[in-house]
Amino acid sequence: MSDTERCKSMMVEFDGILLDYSRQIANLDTLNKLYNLAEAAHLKEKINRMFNGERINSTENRPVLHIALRAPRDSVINSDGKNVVPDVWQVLDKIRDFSERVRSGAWVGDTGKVLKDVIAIGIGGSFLGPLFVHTSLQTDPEAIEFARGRQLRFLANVDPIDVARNIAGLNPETTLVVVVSKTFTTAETMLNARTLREWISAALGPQAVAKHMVAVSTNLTLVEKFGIDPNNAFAFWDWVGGRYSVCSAVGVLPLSLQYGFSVVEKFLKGASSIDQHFYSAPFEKNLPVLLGLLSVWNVSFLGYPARAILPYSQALEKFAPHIQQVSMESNGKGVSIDGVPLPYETGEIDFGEPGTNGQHSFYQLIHQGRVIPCDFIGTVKSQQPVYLKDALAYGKTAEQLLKENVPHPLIPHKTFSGNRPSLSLLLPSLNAYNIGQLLAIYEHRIAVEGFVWGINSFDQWGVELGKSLATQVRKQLHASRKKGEPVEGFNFSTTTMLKRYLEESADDVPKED
Ligand SMILES: O=P(O)(O)OC[C@H]1O[C@](O)(CO)[C@@H](O)[C@@H]1O
Repeated sequence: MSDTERCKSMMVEFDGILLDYSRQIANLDTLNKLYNLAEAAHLKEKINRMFNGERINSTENRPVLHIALRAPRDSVINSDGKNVVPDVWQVLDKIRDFSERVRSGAWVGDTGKVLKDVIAIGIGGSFLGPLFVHTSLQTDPEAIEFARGRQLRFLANVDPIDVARNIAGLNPETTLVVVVSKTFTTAETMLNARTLREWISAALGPQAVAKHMVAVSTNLTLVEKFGIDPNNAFAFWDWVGGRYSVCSAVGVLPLSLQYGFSVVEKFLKGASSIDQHFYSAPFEKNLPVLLGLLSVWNVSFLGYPARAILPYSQALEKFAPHIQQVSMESNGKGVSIDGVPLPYETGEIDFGEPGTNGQHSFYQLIHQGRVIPCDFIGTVKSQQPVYLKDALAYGKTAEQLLKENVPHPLIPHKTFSGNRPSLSLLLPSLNAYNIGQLLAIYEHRIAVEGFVWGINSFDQWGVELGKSLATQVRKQLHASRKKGEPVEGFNFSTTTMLKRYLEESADDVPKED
């Protein structure tokens, strides 16, 4: 088969997006084998079970329905016999109404000033997705118009530096704080929420919290306990995983405050378009399925554990950090969905940077060091060339270098072995709709990988363990500082570190842990 024929047979287009996977180390025979693998793994049935609202997140006994967050108002998606779409739209309508009131100045701060700045507090899935979409929209011509005079900032890190950076230059009188936490128990988020509550109260009095703080959570009881009026809370549901929550109020509220609901609705529509495609397109034309199967091929069959995500658009600079969480928290698992240790490794090590910055950073390793399958993401309108894929695929031979009169000792250094897998996704432009498409393509690709590997991509017991260990450490630090209790119950290494930290920070104790 000629290269042209090969390329033609390995390109798929849907809704303006072109996928070229001809630079993978795979041919049509490989693809056929992967379709057989998908069949053996019951991929189609698993996708159907997800869309039918079955409790496929079995270890948490929950359905996985982030697709319902962007479903058209008149669609029906049942979970336990109940259509969840009206609930989704009830919250979306509430967001539309609230964000319009804030943006128009109908809802003002405690001193009567318009709330033009928003700080969204959250971490992990309650932060990375909204940050990615915000960063992508920030330079979109339509979104710029809607955001004029407004600022949206994100506070995630518990390091006080992040608080200092977030409040720098902002006036509490004109700032609205959105506390975003699915559980409303995450230590980092709650500490930052208390800090900003204090920032508002100290400047304007405790009564101002009602006008300057709102929340997004599944746990409305804890929201109220924190002191936020439940009327100013925006709900979502336990069938939305944290890392899949950007299309819920988690992302839609802060983004609507900044850009207006009409722009955010386009983002939801883009994601919904891919949902329909994922559900109904045959595998050989199905973008997320093809991408997922090729990932499984690269990881499990070719043994390449990493993947570089390389958008040729600065606007997508926060895409790789978001996908890192979605992918690695979903598929970094050691046992099958039935709890049996896996005889193979799952998950990819995702990393990335926008090209061309990445080219001047880690591309050397990709060209001549380790083999890292690359996703090149381009946009037609940005006119950024996606030229590197051919350098990776074809390489450069010693013969070519000799013809170019390259001195002998330099030939090994200048030789590129080639045959390094990459693929390209070309988007027509990067507006809100396209950003929604891109998000959903990757979300579903990751689900495909997990379905084929036979794991539960929708739980995260590893990070849950980390959270409970962190709580144990926090309690110990508190008890030692406030009551002088000895450090107990940790291994030698941790005990040594905690003791050293307590000794060295004795003069520098924050009032609240
Ligand atoms: O939204 P919450 O409940 O504050 O949790 C934040 C994040 O913490 C995790 O549970 C673990 O890091 C993520 O899955 C989640 O997105």
